[in-house]
Amino acid sequence: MSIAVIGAGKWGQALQFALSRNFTCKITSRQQKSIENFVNLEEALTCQYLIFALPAQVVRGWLETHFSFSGQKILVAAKGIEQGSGAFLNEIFANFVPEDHLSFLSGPSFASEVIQGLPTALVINSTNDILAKEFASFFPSFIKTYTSKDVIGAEVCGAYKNVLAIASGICDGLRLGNNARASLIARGLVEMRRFGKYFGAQDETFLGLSGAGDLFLTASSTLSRNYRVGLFLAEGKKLEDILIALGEVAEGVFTSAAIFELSLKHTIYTPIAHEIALILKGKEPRISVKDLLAD
Ligand SMILES: NC(=O)c1ccc[n+]([C@@H]2O[C@H](COP(=O)([O-])OP(=O)(O)OC[C@H]3O[C@@H](n4cnc5c(N)ncnc54)[C@H](O)[C@@H]3O)[C@@H](O)[C@H]2O)c1
Ligand SMILES: O=P(O)(O)OC[C@H](O)CO
Repeated sequence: MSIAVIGAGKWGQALQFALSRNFTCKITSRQQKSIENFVNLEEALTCQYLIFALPAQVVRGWLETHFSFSGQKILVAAKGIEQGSGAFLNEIFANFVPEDHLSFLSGPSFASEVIQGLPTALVINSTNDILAKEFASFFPSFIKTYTSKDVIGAEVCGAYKNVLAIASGICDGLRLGNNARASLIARGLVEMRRFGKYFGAQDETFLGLSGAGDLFLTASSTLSRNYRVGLFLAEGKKLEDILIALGEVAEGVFTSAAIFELSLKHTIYTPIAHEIALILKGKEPRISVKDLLAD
């Protein structure tokens, strides 16, 4: 069995750490890094199993430039919707990989905790149940794995919760209180369910690890990059400066624009994501709060 992680950022390295408990797990990235079992891209691409831990916004370009399908089984670990096209990752990957070779990872998973071997529970989502079970079996005992066929549900949850985490960071940054944050998260869950149902997601996904699990985690911790973006926006910092200081990807910034466009196109009521998209374009957060309360 050969397995490789594509992308050696925070999440790629944490996944390689976890999968190395039971197997030799290779890793590659565009810059050479001194990590055990780091290999060049050509070698990584010969592996039977590939895990993609690249930011959602670069996935299409990366696949076009580097990837040619030769039977590899894929687990996509990114969480986001492509800005501009509004494409979900499963739609992008479908241009390059047959559906029965594709699976998607979801659930509460701060890389900084996974890389310490702290426990969590994750979901492998695939229309191919055998593939999902195969990937699920690779994870070490400190990660409990479940499988699901609700690919679009898991994708919407993983992407949408990043936008809601920005909202939650803004709420806390403005010191609106615990009641406000709980209200925001609860209404956010309703909103992301409404959005997901439009695209065919199953109800139970929103109440499980991929939905409520990952949302509660990300929207209530400074370990979340997206939540921290919200905190800094509330302090009046410029988005450009926040992202430079962060130095890592905050997918919610791009996903909020994608949700904004998709919601307008399909007439889906998404007030929180709508306000976050406007705040990221310069709207004053306190005015957004007033508008949300009045809506
Ligand atoms: N960090 C986490 O806790 C975590 C957990 C679950 C899911 N994710 C998701 O995983 C994805 C990656 O996140 P991360 O935390 O590893 O981000 P990161 O910012 O730590 O790392 C991103 C990596 O992608 C590489 N990269 C960027 N543009 C590239 C390009 N054009 N070609 C090749 N490589 C490129 C960077 O060099 C970097 O190594 C995101 O979608 C994120 O939402 C992250
Ligand atoms: O740090 P964030 O906000 O990108 O969140 C990381 C993970 O998605 C949490 O499950």
